Amino acid sequence: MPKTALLRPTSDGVAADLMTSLAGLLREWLPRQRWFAGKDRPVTDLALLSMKELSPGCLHLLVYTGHPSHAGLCGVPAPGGAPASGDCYQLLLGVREQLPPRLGRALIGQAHDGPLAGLTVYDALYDARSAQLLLERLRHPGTAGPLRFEADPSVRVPAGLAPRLLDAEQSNSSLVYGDAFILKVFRRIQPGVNPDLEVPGALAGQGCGRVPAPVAWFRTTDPFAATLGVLQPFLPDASDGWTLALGALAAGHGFTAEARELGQATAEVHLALASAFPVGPHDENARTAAAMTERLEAAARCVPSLQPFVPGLRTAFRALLSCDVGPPAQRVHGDLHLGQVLRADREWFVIDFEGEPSRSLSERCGTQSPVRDIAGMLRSFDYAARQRHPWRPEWARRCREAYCAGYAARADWDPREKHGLLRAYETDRAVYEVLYEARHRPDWLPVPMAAIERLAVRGG
Ligand SMILES: Nc1ncnc2c1ncn2[C@@H]1O[C@H](COP(=O)(O)OP(=O)(O)O)[C@@H](O)[C@H]1O
Ligand SMILES: O=P(O)(O)O[C@H]1O[C@H](CO)[C@@H](O[C@H]2O[C@H](CO)[C@@H](O)[C@H](O)[C@H]2O)[C@H](O)[C@H]1O
Repeated sequence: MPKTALLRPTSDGVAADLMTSLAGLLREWLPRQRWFAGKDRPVTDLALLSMKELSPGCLHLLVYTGHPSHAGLCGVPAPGGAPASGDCYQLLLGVREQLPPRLGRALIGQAHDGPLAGLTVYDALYDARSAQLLLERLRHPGTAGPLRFEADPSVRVPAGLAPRLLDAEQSNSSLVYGDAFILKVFRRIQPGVNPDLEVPGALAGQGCGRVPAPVAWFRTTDPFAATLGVLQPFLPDASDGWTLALGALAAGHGFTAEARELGQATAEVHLALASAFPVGPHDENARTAAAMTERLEAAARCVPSLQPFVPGLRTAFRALLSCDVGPPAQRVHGDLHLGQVLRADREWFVIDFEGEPSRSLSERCGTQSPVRDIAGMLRSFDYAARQRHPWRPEWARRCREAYCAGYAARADWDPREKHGLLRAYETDRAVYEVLYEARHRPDWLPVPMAAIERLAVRGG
């Protein structure tokens, strides 16, 4: 019997045993993963939340990571009833006697203790065998321990599609199958239905063609109900907006026609979202300003270079108090930027409805002002323009104008007439970006910091 077949979690003892093999390896490996949210704090606590052996040597795990004295980013309860202070991650681990060279990049390490002692542990999403196994499970809906594989019965997914793991800088991990489908495997797991399954499904129900619709998905029931992955059609000839914008900048071209169409596409998605989900009342500006100020102060505690700008930014938020109310709150994308839009056949498509990864699921699934998305995209034109030296403020200004004009042409309001609201939301987004870059890509920090300086000192 292969050694890995002994790993069934028949008791807490087996689970504890498995962590004897894995804890040291994961403590080293997790913080090096782009999708790991707790990079700025040491992992002090690691526990197994659930485990299912999908096939010999291929383990599906949910692990708990705890950090010292911090409230958890998503409030996953610590095992054993300790106060919430950590996160839950989904891992697909492979275990082999020896790792073939083609899987070198997937290496997590060699276990020295516990039931896996002497075996090599690796990220099984790199392994075509495990990736094919996942697709087969999705093609034949059913149950595997706490895992539930489900599918839209009207879509046929052929067998034998060759998998490849996307190399993109991502918050999750994605497998592309035969350039026909893409499976997003969520990494940080929160209780509830992931909006990246819920929203595209609901938009497809509205006949909105701007968003690839889910064709299959999998979820868990243990230790809580949560979505784990979503399969969608893959747009093989698509380029993302970020790549296209940088291409235009490098060639000295404008991007206004594309930006205008992107504004129209955004408005169409907002209209479809407003039909598919309940629309809230207008957000009260005073509450919005208070929430934004709170986020600013929290970010400045983590990123000291923000501190000198706090008084100026507070003023931007206070200005909201004298603004007219904005459009009604509704479900929005929540993290809209040029990397979240794909262009294929001269049309824009919108992907990744998860929202800003560091917000709680309940916040991301609530209603918010659509101005949040518009501000996200306006910031993205600025990010792109800052990739050139000398930077190209005029290029960004023209894109921003065209984007808002396109939005206004489809929606029943014009973002350009909501200057104070836009400025506050752009500032809030730039504060988020400072925190995001400080945690994930410190080299990029000057990009949002330049906007912070402009918004705080020169007033937008
Ligand atoms: N339906 C799709 N068709 C083609 N490419 C896609 C599709 N969905 C995602 N991608 C590619 O995968 C990348 C990551 O997808 P995304 O949903 O943004 O993942 P994450 O949440 O991990 O950042 C995108 O930037 C895009 O290049
Ligand atoms: O796409 P994700 O859901 O992973 O979003 C996160 O990462 C983005 C970077 O990959 C980050 O976006 C920031 O950088 C982009 C350029 O790489 C730029 O286009 C965006 O405007 C800027 O916000 C995003 O904030 C983060 O949530």
